[in-house]
Amino acid sequence: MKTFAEFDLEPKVLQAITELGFEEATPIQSQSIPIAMTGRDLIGQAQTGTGKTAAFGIPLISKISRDEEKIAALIMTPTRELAIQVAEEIGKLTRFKGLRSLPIYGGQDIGRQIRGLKKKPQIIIGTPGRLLDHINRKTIRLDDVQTVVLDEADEMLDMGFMEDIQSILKLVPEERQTMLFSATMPPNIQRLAQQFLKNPEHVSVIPKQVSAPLIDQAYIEVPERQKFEALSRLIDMESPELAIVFGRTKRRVDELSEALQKRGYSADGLHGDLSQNQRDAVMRKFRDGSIDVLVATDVAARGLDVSGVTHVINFDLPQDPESYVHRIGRTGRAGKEGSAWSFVTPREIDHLRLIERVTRHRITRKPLPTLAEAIEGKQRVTAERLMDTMENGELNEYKGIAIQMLEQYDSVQLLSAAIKLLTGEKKDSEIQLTPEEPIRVKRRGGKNDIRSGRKPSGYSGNRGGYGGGGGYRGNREGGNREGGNRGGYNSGGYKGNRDGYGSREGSSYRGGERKSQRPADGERRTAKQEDSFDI
Ligand SMILES: Nc1ncnc2c1ncn2[C@@H]1O[C@H](COP(=O)(O)OP(=O)(O)OP(=O)(O)O)[C@@H](O)[C@H]1O
Ligand SMILES: [Mg+2]
Repeated sequence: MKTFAEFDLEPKVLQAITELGFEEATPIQSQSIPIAMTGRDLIGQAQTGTGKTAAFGIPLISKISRDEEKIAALIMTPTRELAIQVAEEIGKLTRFKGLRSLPIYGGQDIGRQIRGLKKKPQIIIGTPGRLLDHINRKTIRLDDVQTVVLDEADEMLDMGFMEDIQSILKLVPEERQTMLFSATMPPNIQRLAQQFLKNPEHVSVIPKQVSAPLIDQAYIEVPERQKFEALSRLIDMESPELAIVFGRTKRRVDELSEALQKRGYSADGLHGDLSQNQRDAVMRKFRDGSIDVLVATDVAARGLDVSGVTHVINFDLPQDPESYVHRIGRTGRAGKEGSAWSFVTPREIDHLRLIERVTRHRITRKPLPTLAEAIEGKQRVTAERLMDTMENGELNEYKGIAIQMLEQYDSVQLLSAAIKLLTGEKKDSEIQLTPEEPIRVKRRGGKNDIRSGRKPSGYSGNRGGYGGGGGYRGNREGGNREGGNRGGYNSGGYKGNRDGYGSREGSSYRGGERKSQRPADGERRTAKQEDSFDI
């Protein structure tokens, strides 16, 4: 492990790193920072929660002078929440150096952004759609940009931002440094890298398994209609500090967060149809702990870093294995432990096996929590609250009545009654969720084909795939996007049609449609997608 002092950083940057509490550099930081400081292009891959933001942030800010009045660095992220979060981290890193950075994302008042731009920020962190709006309005000029970072580049491509990214990159001077970072590196990224990076150095810190080792992974087999009961029992049993529950669709998220609230949990929902103000408010509440369950679509799957997230629950399995890795990576961050639970309907077991194969990690089967376990969990939390109050509370005012009652009643009876009262009766309101169709693996070819995919052409070695051993070498884009198989792990084995998974929409994703509609920034694109898998 290296300390940051070994990187030849200027004192003001070092001071900011110390202030953030970073003592040692994480492996991706140790490897990337020295290379990035030389100005070379870089492709960085490391597990979720291992400090990729600072891995590109530190070299990026080191290159910029405080007196610079033009935009010198551009960071692109797939979602608005991520733009805000990365901007905050960059803000902390530049605290003492005094650089100016600004997040630019859809949904926020453009006038406000224009006012921010007038202050001549040197670093812009934005989502592609809104960035392009500013470029077209000439409120952002990229003529002096020296560093470009694509964070979660694969997700940006999946969201259909390829053309926007291309348009933006064409406006940045060729003489620049380009860095691309992600936890997963599906092959479509290689195409983008070939097009826009110059002789990039690959830095990958990927152990045998793709997901972070500090995450305990389990699944519960449960029929669709029992999922909600399973969720409330699981939350009771585990009593998470903070939990993120992922649902497949926006409707699902709305229904789930409402149902959880009805049952007395402090939960709220996050998805792409909410106004930006609503999204910001929900994230704020989750970050400060005034809600402890965040129900979200995949809009929250990538990059989000909220400390104290102890549990990720996949109420619905994600469409693809990469998404699984990113979702569960919202816990087990920065050296902390976390648990990930997935609900799997009997018809989705094959899909779970696919996730296991691709991530090279066995997911342990656990039984549905029993009512007794749920009750026990709630009682444990109540007991902990009682002890906390005992240790920290000003209790003198209560002692008189306590002594009186103890003289009259048995102490065990009395305390039991207090615990019962504090635990609270569960409000057993009838909950009806609209059922979701199971996700199914569509197979073509032999059953082991996932391991025998062909190498993406023009790319040597298996660096871009998962892990080092060539297990997953699917061509995610399927090489056949126009034909409609957008998400095919096109290595012969698994040809999932991401948009449709068969019955829902068929293979309806066509290039033409995509071109005709520019998306709302930070959202998924086509009208068809809006109906179902839009996040
Ligand atoms: N060297 C370090 N020491 C301690 N904590 C660190 C260090 N570097 C980063 N962190 C903290 O670790 C957390 C995760 O970092 P970050 O969000 O950059 O991870 P990531 O690798 O980008 O994850 P993801 O793949 O989910 O985007 C952050 O809270 C960050 O402040
Ligand atoms: Mg990140």
